Amino acid sequence: MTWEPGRLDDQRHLSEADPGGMLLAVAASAAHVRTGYRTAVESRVERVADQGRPRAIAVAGMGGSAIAGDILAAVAGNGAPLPIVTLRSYQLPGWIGATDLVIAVSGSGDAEETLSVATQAVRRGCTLLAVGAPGSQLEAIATQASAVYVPVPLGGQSRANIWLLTTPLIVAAAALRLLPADADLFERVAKSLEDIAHRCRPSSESFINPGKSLALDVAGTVPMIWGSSPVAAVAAYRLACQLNTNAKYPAGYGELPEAAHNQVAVFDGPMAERDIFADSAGQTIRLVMLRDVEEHPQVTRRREAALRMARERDVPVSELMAEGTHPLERMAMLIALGDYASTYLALGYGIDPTPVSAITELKARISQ
Ligand SMILES: O=P(O)(O)OC[C@H]1O[C@@H](O)[C@@H](O)[C@@H](O)[C@@H]1O
Repeated sequence: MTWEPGRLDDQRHLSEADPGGMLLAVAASAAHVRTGYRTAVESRVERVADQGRPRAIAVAGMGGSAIAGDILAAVAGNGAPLPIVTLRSYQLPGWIGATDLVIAVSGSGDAEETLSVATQAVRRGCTLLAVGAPGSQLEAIATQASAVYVPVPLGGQSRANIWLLTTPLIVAAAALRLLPADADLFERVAKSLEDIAHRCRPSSESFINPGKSLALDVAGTVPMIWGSSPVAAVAAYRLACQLNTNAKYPAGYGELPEAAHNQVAVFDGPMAERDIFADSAGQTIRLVMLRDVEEHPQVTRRREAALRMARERDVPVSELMAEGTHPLERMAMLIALGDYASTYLALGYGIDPTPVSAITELKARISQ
């Protein structure tokens, strides 16, 4: 697998190397927000508020489905009057009971960890909301329990349908009055996703295409992706996961202020050392900073100081700034840029972004 930057502006290569249509799936994000909103309203998601507000919300899911829980928590924000946690495991924690809302999210509707947690939630008498493919095992569990089910029409893998899976959770949170979110907001988010899809379209060349530019920055480095707010940190984690799954590429992720207490030390380590005698620059880390308008003032100072320190040490830096008034708009924008960058990185290496054969192999090994 060799990195060939010219591939990013070769239209034939971009379509031939992407038979699963990952670029098309990313471009469909705006449509996914609109469909996700419509499906949530048609499924009468607001019924989760019938019993009043729960004591806590736990979102169960794995991989490209679980990130919906992280997005919900970050968008609801620090002022949320109840805890919102994401569960990525087989077991429902002991503290969750009948006064809590469990939201099970599974694109396929068949992830065994998520089914296990949903079943335990029903047994414990929790309110259950489930989101996933129509006709799935998850739908059967929800229907049996008379729980609200949102059947989202997924094309392809969960990670390529993030907004179909996430939008119903935001609609539910708005019904619980945890955040302001109405049809206008979802339309604004969809419009901003359309704008990014236009700027990052395959025919837009690398020097003006922010998705291709970030792929060019990351290629050949191990990116350390930091977010400077809870919203930006979720986008940073998503980018790391998308680099893993789309480009089969390693990535580290961190959130300020925490990253300033550990990962910053890497600036002085062997992976950051410039060796002028080596064939390549001899430097393999890159700091990718995802910025948000809503930063704690001390985090702003830490971010600025960390960026200065990186530059003083010749550690390459990429910065992306979120735009938008509502945190959902800023989240969507950062995620879309990262989705494009990870897909273009795959295509620049000549890797098909869609299949994840190592994940499939691991699942097959444990099913024997
Ligand atoms: O998203 P569901 O279908 O619940 O599956 C959970 C996760 O399983 C993993 O092995 C991957 O395939 C992820 O992309 C997926 O999101």
